[in-house]
Amino acid sequence: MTQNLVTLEGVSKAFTLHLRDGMKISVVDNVSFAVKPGECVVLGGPSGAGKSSILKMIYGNYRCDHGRILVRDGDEQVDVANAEPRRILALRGSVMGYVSQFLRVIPRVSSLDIVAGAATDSGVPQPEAWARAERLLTLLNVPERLWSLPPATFSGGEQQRVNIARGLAADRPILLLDEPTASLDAANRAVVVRLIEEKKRAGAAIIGIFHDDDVRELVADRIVDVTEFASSKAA
Ligand SMILES: Nc1ncnc2c1ncn2[C@@H]1O[C@H](COP(=O)(O)OP(=O)(O)OP(=O)(O)O)[C@@H](O)[C@H]1O
Repeated sequence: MTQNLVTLEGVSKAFTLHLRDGMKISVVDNVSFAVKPGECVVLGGPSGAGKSSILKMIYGNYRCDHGRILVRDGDEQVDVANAEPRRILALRGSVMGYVSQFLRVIPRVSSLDIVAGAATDSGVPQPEAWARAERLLTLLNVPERLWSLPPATFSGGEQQRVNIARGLAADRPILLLDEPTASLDAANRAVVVRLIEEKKRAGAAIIGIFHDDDVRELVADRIVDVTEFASSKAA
């Protein structure tokens, strides 16, 4: 039987608003689903349903109040909900990647170095990392004249494409994609679909949020409707 790479069991999350006398806003309750290698699960549901919050809990950015978030690291299953920060950082280094629609980078590093560096950081050897970075930037239509420049002055779409190249350059078995195609044109959305399919064929487990129906239909093996886990908004 194929082992799940990510398993959520009874995950619940509420935010405490300290500026509102500690008022609690419950976002999701009892979230349970699992993702196998080579599978892409898309989180669906309206704005505010809690899709991004679920991705952030899996990545360990948001604390989970109840339940377990099991992430496979080789033979071990790590419960992100209860893991030490150091263990979560180690998972991010080798097991889990997160791609959002926003590029946050160290200033003055060239776009090519940002993308190749993401590959070397995850253990891809140097010549292969640079070849990968060049391939991804070419596929994503980032003009070669920009590769030696830091992306700070790039257009929004160019920055987003450098960000996707960086997020896909490594070989992590789990990928969390938070609207990576937002505001991309149709041609570049099609490239991202192709790259996601490549990752699936390579055995990655992908959990994504996509607002474009066409992208969602093409990449999703399963859609998990987050409204199923809605709880009354005031906890
Ligand atoms: N850090 C936070 N502090 C307080 N409330 C938050 C925080 N992050 C998210 N929320 C609230 O949790 C709810 C779910 O937000 P989330 O971003 O997960 O939704 P979403 O389904 O991803 O929405 P969208 O499709 O608009 O991105 C929203 O009501 C939001 O206001």
